[in-house]
Amino acid sequence: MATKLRTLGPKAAAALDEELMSTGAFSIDQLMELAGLAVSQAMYAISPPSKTPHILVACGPGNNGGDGLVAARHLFHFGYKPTMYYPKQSKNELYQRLRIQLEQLKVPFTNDFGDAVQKNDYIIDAIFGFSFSGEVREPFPAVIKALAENKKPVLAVDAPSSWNIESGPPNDGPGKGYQPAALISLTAPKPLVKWFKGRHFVGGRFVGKEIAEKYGFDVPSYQGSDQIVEVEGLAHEEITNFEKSSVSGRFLSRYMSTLRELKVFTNLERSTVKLGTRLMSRTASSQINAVDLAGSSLTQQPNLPSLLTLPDELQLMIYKYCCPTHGVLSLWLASGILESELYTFHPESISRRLKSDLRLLHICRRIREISRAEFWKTTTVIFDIAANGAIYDYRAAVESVASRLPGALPFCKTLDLSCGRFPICQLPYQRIHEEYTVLSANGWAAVRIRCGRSLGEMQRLDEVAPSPWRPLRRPCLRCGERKEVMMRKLETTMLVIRDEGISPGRLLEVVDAIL
Ligand SMILES: NC(=O)C1=CN([C@@H]2O[C@H](COP(=O)(O)OP(=O)(O)OC[C@H]3O[C@@H](n4cnc5c(N)ncnc54)[C@H](O)[C@@H]3O)[C@@H](O)[C@H]2O)[C@@H](O)CC1
Ligand SMILES: [K+]
Repeated sequence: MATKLRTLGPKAAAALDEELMSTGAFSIDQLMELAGLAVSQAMYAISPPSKTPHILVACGPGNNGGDGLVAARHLFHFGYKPTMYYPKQSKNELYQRLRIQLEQLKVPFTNDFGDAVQKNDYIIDAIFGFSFSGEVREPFPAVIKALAENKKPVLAVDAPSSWNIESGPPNDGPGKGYQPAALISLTAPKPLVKWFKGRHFVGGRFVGKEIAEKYGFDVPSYQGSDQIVEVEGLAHEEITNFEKSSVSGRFLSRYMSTLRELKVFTNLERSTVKLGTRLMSRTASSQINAVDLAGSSLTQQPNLPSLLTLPDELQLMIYKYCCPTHGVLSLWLASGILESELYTFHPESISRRLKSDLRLLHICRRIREISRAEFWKTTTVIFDIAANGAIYDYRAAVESVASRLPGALPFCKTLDLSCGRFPICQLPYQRIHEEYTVLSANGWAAVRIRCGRSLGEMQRLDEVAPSPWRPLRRPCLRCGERKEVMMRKLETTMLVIRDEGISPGRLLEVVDAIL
């Protein structure tokens, strides 16, 4: 679904619930059953039990928690093994019955949230919904903090718990930085979805158009017998449109003539970021934590790299473009080539085990259109550029690292390095192909050097140990003074799926087929 759905504020949402239960003649049990069923269907759509059997369902004291209790029962019958965390149990008879239903199915309840996070594959956040307000009170701060900081993917019910329903993610407190992989909005999205970056579903296939009109929200078009529909994230048709429009001559001439490239670019960038986020939420259980999508032109001109990592990894959330000029941008639009890489990237973790999924590799190879899917060894040179605001030409440092790497492809003579949207140093690329990709983030710059041969399956690096930080003294391009910049090196294994001509839509299909 490409259209943006209207949202429903907390007061309107509460009033709607009231109306459904009075004029609408629904009982709370019914509404909760429908909500919980929708949550369980969203979970299934994201990751079936064959992939992520163990689901931790965290339930809060209110109806949001009730949705979690219902969802767990459905998940059990779908073949998952749910575990419940329900620290503040309500005396209300409805919740008691929902709990007894789970106990009769021998669904375990735990008090140790941290331990349960470790033991489960996916977490459902049914702690607070649209009635949450103010600061998070006990016993939930530690739980919210664990949700924000843990490495397991989370599906949030109606709202990421601790987010303000109107104004989104908190600036501080335990929920700071909390960005779940997926969200299911019940009945209608709440205003906070504006800040949400993951896969987004809506559930609530029981409200008529009339009531939706009265409350000013949209009923999305549900398919088949589904209780849920995926919205806003890049749905397939949207990607296909994006792909079509980015290659069509008519599109090009239209935008060329009106010089609206920058706006178009922003849209493409947003789409790419959404695609990346979605890819990550689908690959979460295979421990691939980064996606790098790069469009390059037919003539190997500078491209549009976009690297995303899961928010728990250094908060590296990057979308960078190194082609701010009209000409280069148009070239990219004309080409429609997309390189895509899924890989593991753990810059800060020492000796962390990486399990790049071999199965992923094998399946990729079986898919005819993918001509190359292989492991590559990469070395990333990371600069801490936040420290003194200096602007450097990093080439020499990167070249010296590259010259000592066995099998590194001939290092090209020029590189582009930028921090976020701000160019640090910009030099023309000679070739974009193979040798390196430049990545950047707030306060960090990373130059990735890919080695010249792909690794055999058994040679993949399972341990990642970044070198210690080392100071470099380099003249600042801005003031000419020699200033210190910290540098370190990191070797990783990268799973590269690459094919000239693979479109974002096709890529998603491939990922679907794999997972
Ligand atoms: N329209 C729908 O589709 C339906 C939605 N339902 C669910 O009901 C939710 C709303 O339920 P409720 O109104 O019961 O409220 P919530 O479940 O959103 O949360 C309220 C509970 O959290 C506590 N709380 C609020 N702020 C807190 C804070 N800062 N620290 C600690 N505790 C806090 C409150 O004391 C209360 O117990 C929705 O978000 C949705 O998940 C369904 O169950 C019913 C139908
Ligand atoms: K929630």
